[in-house]
Amino acid sequence: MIGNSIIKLNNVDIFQQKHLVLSNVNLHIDKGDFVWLIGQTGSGKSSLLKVIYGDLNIAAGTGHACGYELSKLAGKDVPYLRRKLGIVFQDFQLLTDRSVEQNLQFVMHATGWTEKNQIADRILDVLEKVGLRSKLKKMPHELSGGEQQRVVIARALLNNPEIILADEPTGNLDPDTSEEIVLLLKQISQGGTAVVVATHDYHIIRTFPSRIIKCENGKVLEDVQIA
Ligand SMILES: Nc1ncnc2c1ncn2[C@@H]1O[C@H](COP(=O)(O)OP(=O)(O)OP(=O)(O)O)[C@@H](O)[C@H]1O
Repeated sequence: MIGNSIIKLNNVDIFQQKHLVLSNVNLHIDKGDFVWLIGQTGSGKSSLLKVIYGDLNIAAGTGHACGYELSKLAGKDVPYLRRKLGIVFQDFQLLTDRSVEQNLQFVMHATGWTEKNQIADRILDVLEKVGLRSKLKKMPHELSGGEQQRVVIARALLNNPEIILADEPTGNLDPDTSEEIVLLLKQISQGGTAVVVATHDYHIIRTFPSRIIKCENGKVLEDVQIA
């Protein structure tokens, strides 16, 4: 982290193969910010998130994410960058053949935790944060969609990230459950972890007004208003 700055992009160009998806991107996200990310399908939201989590290199410009210089990011740095980021994406779902506890243990072992008591304590800690301490031994199919999404958020919190990136985290949930999940993400941001939520759901944005950034016509617009 540089001061309170978690993400800073200066005049960044983002390509997918030879296609310039977003040009001259300027973006800053600070500690504890809650930011909505909107834009039509194909406008570049996922590409922007990929740059932040080190899955796509920047072609021009400069920037940093969680203390890593993105223009100099090497393959070996990516796992360390990822530990500072919590990712809540549709395609990072729970392992269906393992309990809640085993799902969380799996990530902890993969990210270097070895001490049994510390692992057990941290798991209870993150489950407490998402209100699911009693579901430790449950299998994913024994949980509702909203509860599964809470476990995914708990998993994202394990390594105490500086920022959570959530791509359509309410896409499969009913309106009430969606509001609960956004409320939880808001609480997390109030605790100091920045949160970015990509969504097409303008209703939920209106319910929880916050800063909005938008991908449109190859640009990232900061501080957008919606009707
Ligand atoms: N791996 C890839 N190779 C080539 N082009 C890609 C790749 N991934 C995305 N693109 C292209 O880059 C552009 C931006 O895609 P991106 O997935 O970032 O949009 P998005 O705003 O996240 O869309 P959605 O809302 O559908 O998730 C699109 O034109 C897409 O076709």
